[in-house]
Amino acid sequence: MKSSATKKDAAPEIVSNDSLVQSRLPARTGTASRDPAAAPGKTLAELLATDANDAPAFDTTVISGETARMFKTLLGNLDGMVYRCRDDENWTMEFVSEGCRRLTGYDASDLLLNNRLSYESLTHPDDRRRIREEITNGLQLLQRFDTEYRIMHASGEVRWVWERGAGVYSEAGDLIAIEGIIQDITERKSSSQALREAERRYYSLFENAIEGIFRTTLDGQYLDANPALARIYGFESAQELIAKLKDIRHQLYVDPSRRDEFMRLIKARGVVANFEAQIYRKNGEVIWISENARAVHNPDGHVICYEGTVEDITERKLYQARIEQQANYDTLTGLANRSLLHDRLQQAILSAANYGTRLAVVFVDLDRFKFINDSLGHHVGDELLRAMAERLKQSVRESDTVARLGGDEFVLLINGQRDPDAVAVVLERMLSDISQPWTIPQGDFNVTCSIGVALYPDDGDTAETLLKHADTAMYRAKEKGRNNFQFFTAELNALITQRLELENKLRRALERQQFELHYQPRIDMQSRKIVAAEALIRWQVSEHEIVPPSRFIPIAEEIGLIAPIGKWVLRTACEQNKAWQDAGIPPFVMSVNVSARQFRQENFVQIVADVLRETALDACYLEIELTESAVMHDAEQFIAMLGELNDLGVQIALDDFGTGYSSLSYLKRLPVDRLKVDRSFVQDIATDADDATIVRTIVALGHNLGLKVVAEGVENEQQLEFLRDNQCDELQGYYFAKPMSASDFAHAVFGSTE
Ligand SMILES: Nc1nc2c(ncn2[C@@H]2O[C@H](COP(=O)(O)O[C@H]3[C@@H](O)[C@H](n4cnc5c(=O)[nH]c(N)nc54)O[C@@H]3COP(=O)(O)O)[C@@H](O)[C@H]2O)c(=O)[nH]1
Repeated sequence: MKSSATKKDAAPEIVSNDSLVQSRLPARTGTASRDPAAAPGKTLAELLATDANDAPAFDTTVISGETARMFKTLLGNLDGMVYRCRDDENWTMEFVSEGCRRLTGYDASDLLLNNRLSYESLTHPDDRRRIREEITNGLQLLQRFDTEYRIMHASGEVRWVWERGAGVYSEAGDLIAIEGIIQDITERKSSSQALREAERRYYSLFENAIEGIFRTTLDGQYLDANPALARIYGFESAQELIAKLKDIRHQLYVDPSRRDEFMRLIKARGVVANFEAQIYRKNGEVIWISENARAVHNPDGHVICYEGTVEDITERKLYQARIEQQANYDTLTGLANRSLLHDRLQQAILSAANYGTRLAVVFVDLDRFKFINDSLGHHVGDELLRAMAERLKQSVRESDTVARLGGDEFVLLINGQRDPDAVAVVLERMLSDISQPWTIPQGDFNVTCSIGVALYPDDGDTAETLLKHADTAMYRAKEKGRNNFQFFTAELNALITQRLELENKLRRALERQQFELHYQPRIDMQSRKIVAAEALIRWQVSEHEIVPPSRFIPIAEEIGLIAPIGKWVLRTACEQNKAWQDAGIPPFVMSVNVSARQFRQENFVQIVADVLRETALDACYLEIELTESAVMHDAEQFIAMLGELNDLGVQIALDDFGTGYSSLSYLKRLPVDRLKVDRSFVQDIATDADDATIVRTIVALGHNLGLKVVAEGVENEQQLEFLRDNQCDELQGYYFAKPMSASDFAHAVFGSTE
C-alpha cells in the first residue's frame, strides 16, 4: 500500500559506516520540516554521511566536519531512533540511527532496505492500518505527523512508541521520503494507563458508593456530589442537588448552629469526624446524618475546598432512641423509670450542692389503687396510672423530674427550692390535682394520694437516703389518714432506726427461740364452757423487752418472715392442743391467727395438712382466723383455698368482722364457720347505740348465713348481758381471761399445771 502523495524514486545505493547507516539519496532534495541547521537540498542523512573524524562525504561548503560530528553525537545520544524511509508498503528504511537497537531489539542493518525485516512487519498488526492512514493524511496535507502505536520488539514484547515525522519533497514537489523520530513510550503509556485505571476506579467508587460524597467550596457551594448524596438529601440527581442546594446552613441544617459548629471544627482542625446533625431532605422530611470531612490544600498549603462523606444514620438514631427509651422510661406512662430517676437524682444533688439550693425528693403513692385495680380490672388500673402520671407532670415544672418506680409509686424531684414552704405549695397543688374526679365509662372516681418528702441537704445527702426518707414520710402520710403530705422529720428518723433494729432482731428471733404462744379462752354463751382457745404470739426480745404482735407481725410480713414464724405458731398451737388432749383435758378448738400474706403462700393448705398429720391433731380441733379485710381483698382466690381447708376438716373464722367492708355476695359463698365481731364494736356496746345496732346486725347476719358469732374484747358484765340478750354464740375477752402462757392457761382453766 502506498500513499497517493508519494512519487516513487529508484532504490538508492546503500552506504554504511560505524555509527550511521544510510542510503545515498538524490543530491538536491527539500523537506517539509524546517531545520535551520540543514542546508537547502540536503537531507539530514546526507549531512551525517560521514563521521566527524572522517573526510566529509558531501560538500564541505554546506556542512563542516565538526557539524557532522556534532549531529552524529546528538543522534547517538538521542532517546529513540531517527529514520528516513520510503512511503511504500514496508516503510522501507533508508536510514536508521543507532537508537534502532534499543527501540526495536534489531540492528539497524536488519531494517535497512528490509534486509531482514521491514518496519511494517514490526508494527503491531492492530495498529498498522491506523498508522498508515495518519501518516498518509499528514503527507497529503504537507504537515508533520505525530502518532502513537505499538511495535513488536525483538524480545517478543509489545512496546508503545511515539513517532513524529514529515515528508521530504523534491523541488518539483514530489514526495521523496519520510524522515522522523520514533521513541519508546511504553513506560509513560503504562503509567498513564494505570492513572486512567485508577481514575476509572475512583469514579466508579464515587458513583456507586452507598455513602454520600461531596466537595464544596470554602463558602459552601457544592462542586461535586455523588448520586448517593443526592439520594440521601432527596434530590433526583447530583446535578439537581448542586444546582438547588445553595445555602447549606439554612436549606440543609435543621439547627443552623450545627453548620456553624461544623465550620468551626473544620477550620480549627482541618478534619471533622462523625459529626452528627439533623437535616431537611428536599421534601422537608427530617433525617439524621453523620459527616466526615477534611479541608483540601493546594501545594502552597492553602485550603482550596472541603471534601467528605455523608451517611444517613436515621435508622440507627431511631434504634438508639428506642433502646434509650426502653432503658430509661416507663413503658406504661412514659415517665422516667427507676434507672433514669437515679441518674437525675445524682445530678440534682450535685446541682443543689453547687447552687446552695434545696432539692425535694417527693414520694407519691396512690391511695387504694389496688382496690380499683382489682375491682375494675388491670386495664382500668393502667388507665388510672397514665392519667395520674399526666396530672403529676402538670403539677410541676418541665425542669423537674417525674418518675414511676412501679405499681402506683411515683417519685418527683423538685429542683431549685430554697424554702420548704415553697415545696409545700407545690404539694398542696399536687394533692388537689390528683383528687380531681377521674371520669371513665364505669363512673367518676376520686383518687387521692399520700405524699412523703425528704429534702436535700436537710434529710440526707445521698440518693439512697433521700429516697428512703421520702418513702418513710409517705408511710407516715398513709398512717395519718391518706390524702396528705408529710415531711421527713427527726422523729420519723428515730422511728426508722428503731424499726431497722427491730427488723434485725426479728430475723434472729426464731433461732433464738424468743417466741412463745399465749392462749386466751373462748366461752360458749349457753354452757359457759371453754369451747376454744386463741393462740397469740409473744416475742420476748430480752428479759425486759416484750414486743407485741401488732408491732412485729406487719414487719415480719414485709420482710418475708411471716411464713416461718406463722408455721412455727401453727405447729406449736397444734402440738399444745394435742398435748392437752393427751393429758385428758376435754378437747376444744385451737384458733390460730393467719395473716393475709402467710395465707397467700403457695403451699399454705399443704402446710396445714402436714402440721396436722405431724402433730396428730384432728383437723376439727383447728380453726384458722383470717381478718375480714384480708379475705375480702382477694375474695375469689380465698374462696377456693378456704374450700380446701374446709375439705381438710379445719374450721374458719372471720376475724375483726365489721371493719372490712364485706361484700354480702362473697360472704354467702365463703366456707366460714364463725364471724368474730371486732372488739371496737363490743367496747361501747352498752352506751353507743350505733355500735349496739352493728353488733345486733352482725349477729343476725351470721345466724342467717348459718354461722356462729363470737364477740371479742368482752370486758364487763354489761357487754356480756347485751350479747346474751342478742343471742351472740361465743365470748372472748378479759372479762373471762387474758391471754396466758400454756402452763398458766392449763392451771387457771383446768386446774392443771400442764
Ligand atoms: N398473724 C398473726 N397475728 C397474730 C398472732 N398473734 C397475735 N396476732 C395478732 O396481733 C394483734 C394483737 O394481738 P394481741 O396483742 O395478742 O392482742 C390480742 C388480745 O390480747 C386482745 N384482747 C383479747 N381480749 C381483749 C379484751 O378484752 N380487751 C382488749 N383491750 N384486748 C383484748 O385482742 C387481740 C386478739 O385479737 P384478735 O386476733 O382480733 O382476736 C391481733 O390482731 C392478733 O390477731 C399470730 O400468731 N399470728
